[in-house]
Amino acid sequence: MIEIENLTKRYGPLAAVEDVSLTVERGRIAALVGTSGSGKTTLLRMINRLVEPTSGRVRIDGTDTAALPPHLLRRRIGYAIQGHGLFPHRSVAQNIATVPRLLGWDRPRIAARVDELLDLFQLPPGEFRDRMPHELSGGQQQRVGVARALAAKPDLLLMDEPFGALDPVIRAQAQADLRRIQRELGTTLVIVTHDMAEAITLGDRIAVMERGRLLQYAPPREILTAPATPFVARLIGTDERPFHLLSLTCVADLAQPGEAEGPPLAPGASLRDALALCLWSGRAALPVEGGGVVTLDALRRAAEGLPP
Ligand SMILES: Nc1ncnc2c1ncn2[C@@H]1O[C@H](COP(=O)(O)OP(=O)(O)OP(=O)(O)O)[C@@H](O)[C@H]1O
Repeated sequence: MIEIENLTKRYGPLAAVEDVSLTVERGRIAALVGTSGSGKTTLLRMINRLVEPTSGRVRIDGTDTAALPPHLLRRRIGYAIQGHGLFPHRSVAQNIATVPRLLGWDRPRIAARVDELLDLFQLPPGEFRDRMPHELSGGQQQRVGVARALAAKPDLLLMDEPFGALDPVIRAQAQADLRRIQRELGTTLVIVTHDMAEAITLGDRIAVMERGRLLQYAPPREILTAPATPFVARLIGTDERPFHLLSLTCVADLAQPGEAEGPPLAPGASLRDALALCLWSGRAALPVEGGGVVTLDALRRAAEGLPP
């Protein structure tokens, strides 16, 4: 668990982050959003002390981070940034092994961990382990960057726009991979993103920042249906709101008894996918795998934020 209390960072007269308090429960994901320069990266970097706070406190699992030497703190916390930050003259395996080596793991344990992570990220170890970063595509580099951040099984992972450079298809895959891995390992994750859809898909809670201040910190549904300020509402983009709301729920949760024509939808498909299919196929109801249907009427209610 991360507890951030009254955290402030000043650069001369400018408060890059001002009096921010928030808690991220163990195993949860907090997504930091806000316009450029609102203080997201500064807030993130104060958690692992890449930036030293001017005042305030960060506690991780009850321990005040100010009491730990920064380099030891950082070995316990995974950190992945946009553009991956891989060491260009070290192989994929050496990159991933960076923190386990610093922690003094023995060779067989490191080798096993590297292969395990490559498998997890769908990069066959035999093919990728010995490649150099420049021999990878941008998306593969980014996956290695995230694998490296996870190598020592940190309880806490900080990510700054980790998927910023990916195309939409690979990005969606990377987000799904991250969510799966995060659930499997029970990692607590704080992620900075410019992409509201990404924040909504990944975040258990979203923190909205503006000019160093935290405007709202709430679950995605609440941010969408009850934005705390006009700025929060603008940032979500009111046009997109119904689609974001639909993306939060899966088909299984809206299915009702009945029958309909056509190939069935997977129960885990989002309501957004279901709406797209209804509109594209001109149908008013779609069958769901395992029984039941989703109707256009029910989708419309869900898009307005109403209960089924
Ligand atoms: N080392 C520094 N010295 C002076 N000012 C800084 C420093 N680092 C950040 N700032 C300022 O602090 C403010 C917040 O910066 P920060 O990088 O945290 O914003 P951000 O929300 O992450 O922005 P972006 O989305 O563009 O990455 C900005 O006005 C920035 O210019």
